Amino acid sequence: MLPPDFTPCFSTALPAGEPLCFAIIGDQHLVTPETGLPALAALVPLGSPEVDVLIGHLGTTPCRLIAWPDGTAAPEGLAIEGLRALYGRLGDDAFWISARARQLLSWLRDHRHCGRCGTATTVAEHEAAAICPACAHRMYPRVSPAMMVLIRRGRELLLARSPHFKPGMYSALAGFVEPGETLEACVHRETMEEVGVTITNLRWFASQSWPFPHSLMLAFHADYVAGDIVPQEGEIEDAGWFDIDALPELPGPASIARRLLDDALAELRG
Ligand SMILES: NC(=O)C1=CN([C@@H]2O[C@H](COP(=O)(O)OP(=O)(O)OC[C@H]3O[C@@H](n4cnc5c(N)ncnc54)[C@H](O)[C@@H]3O)[C@@H](O)[C@H]2O)C=CC1
Ligand SMILES: [Mg+2]
Ligand SMILES: [Zn+2]
Repeated sequence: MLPPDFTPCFSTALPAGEPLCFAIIGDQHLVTPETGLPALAALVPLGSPEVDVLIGHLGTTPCRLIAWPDGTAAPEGLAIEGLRALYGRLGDDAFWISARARQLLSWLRDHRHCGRCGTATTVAEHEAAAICPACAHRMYPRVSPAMMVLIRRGRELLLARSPHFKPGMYSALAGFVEPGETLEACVHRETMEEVGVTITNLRWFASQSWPFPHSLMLAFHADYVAGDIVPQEGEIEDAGWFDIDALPELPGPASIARRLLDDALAELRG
């Protein structure tokens, strides 16, 4: 998560002084060979950026999102890396601020024109809002709530794999909240849709921002009630009950899925 001493903001007015640079080409992050953040001077060879905005302060140090379009050549001395691959290597603070940078960048790129009238938008000076100069429509960053639920039955956990997971990996169930729906109703609905079982005793665990591209994961524990597992065609490639001592490959430590699983395992193993 974002560090406790990070204060988010959004401004096109750039402060003087050396910032922390969250530099992105296309959707790849620019880092030093030692996997650190690049200095502002190291970005000069890239020329004028597509986006350069203040996205917060870490303590009193300004944090800037600076981006160039896909295909721009990385300057000598810097490497380009996918965000997922940087987890555990960039340091937690820089990783989660990079995730914020990435999410804001996708939003800016996806709101270059007004969704109501098609006019090219401008960006507000002091808040994250794309504004239509013709009809005054304001477009804020999108955050999509998505539930996650880890269902248990005695010593067993219900784990599933979506077709886009890497081979062999299983996780808890997840799904997006529908307009008009409560979070609790979403947990029950998605569970029924994806595996066909009923559950009870939802217990709140924790939330996590997930910037691929703009999910807010809201995670629960739950207990199994009834039904045989029927994987939803197209969405769930395989699902099953796994004894806590015979688990398949699980998601990596960056994900709330893993934290949720570890929490259940700690409890069940006493
Ligand atoms: N941080 C973590 O530990 C984990 C995060 N996730 C994330 O959870 C999210 C939801 O999980 P899924 O099982 O993929 O969702 P899902 O079960 O609702 O189904 C995915 C489908 O929902 C539709 N969809 C895509 N974006 C949407 C949106 N913003 N609102 C409504 N529907 C949308 C698409 O048709 C997509 O194929 C994904 O973004 C995924 O990356 C999933 C597992 C672990
Ligand atoms: Mg799902
Ligand atoms: Zn408009």
